[in-house]
Amino acid sequence: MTEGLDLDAILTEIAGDMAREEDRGKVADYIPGLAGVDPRHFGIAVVLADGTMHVAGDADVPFSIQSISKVFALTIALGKVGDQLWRRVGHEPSGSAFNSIVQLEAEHGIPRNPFINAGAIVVSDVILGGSRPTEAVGEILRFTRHLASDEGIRIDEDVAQGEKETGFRNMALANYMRAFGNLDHAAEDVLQVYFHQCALSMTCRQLAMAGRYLMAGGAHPDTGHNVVSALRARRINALMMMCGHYDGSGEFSFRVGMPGKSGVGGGILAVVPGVASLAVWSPGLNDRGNSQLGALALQQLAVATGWSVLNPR
Ligand SMILES: NC(=O)CC[C@H](N)C(=O)O
Repeated sequence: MTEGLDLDAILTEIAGDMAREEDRGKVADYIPGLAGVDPRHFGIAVVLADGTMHVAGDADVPFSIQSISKVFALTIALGKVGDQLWRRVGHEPSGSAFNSIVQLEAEHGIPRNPFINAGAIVVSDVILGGSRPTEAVGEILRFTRHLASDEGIRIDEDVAQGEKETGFRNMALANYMRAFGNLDHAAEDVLQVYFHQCALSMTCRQLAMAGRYLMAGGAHPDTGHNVVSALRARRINALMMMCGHYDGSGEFSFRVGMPGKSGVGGGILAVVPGVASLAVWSPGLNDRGNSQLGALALQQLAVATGWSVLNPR
């Protein structure tokens, strides 16, 4: 899948094309720490199964990974409670916005999947598991550093604080689920964990590195040990494919054909199992809260490389 490809040339061309795009979407402004990010940024990083890294554009500029952290948090929670998790959160696409509350009443406080906010808040509750919020945040940070083999990854406290001050909807989701008995801890404590995981600040290079276990059947390429089983990695990829872009998941699949997870910071993590782990960043979002140029760049990459889980190998 990679022989004969000049990936550096492909990525440079994509970065050049994206720099010329005028319709860049709109930077998320409902989180104070994100509103001021320059929409002209564009970065892309691709790490291959053999460990080689290819980058273009602002691949070394840190950005707020926001909901991409839901992939890593889900991985931790599955490690803690295994398939019991699926009693508290579903694995179906929602077809609604990432922060929607509408399904929760009809579905008795059980969120559709772990990648919408309600589902991720349940996942945070599982990770909290009786410890203090700061301990749970530390666990998520250490885990993410371990995945990327990079101790330089940080949490942006200003972004976390800004979300706390403006996160009324997330507070509503948490309290609503608590009323259904689907939250074990106080909403404030669970959201402290959730807001801090969303405030993880990473570069495209670090994010692509962190996604390697999903490319490698659950194994950590640097240690050879399994982060998760091959079956669990496949299921996380399935969830990314079906639910990773909220009500834009069908569109992303249609255009790109890779499991992918977006965040309102403008990042996307995408995986081609056995082939590559990819990260792209462009802060402007489309009307569903997904990176506008991020998806376009991945679409261009999928055409240039033939990479898609939906193509014959
Ligand atoms: N889609 C996202 O990235 C949303 C995450 C953001 N922290 C929120 O809760 O609203």
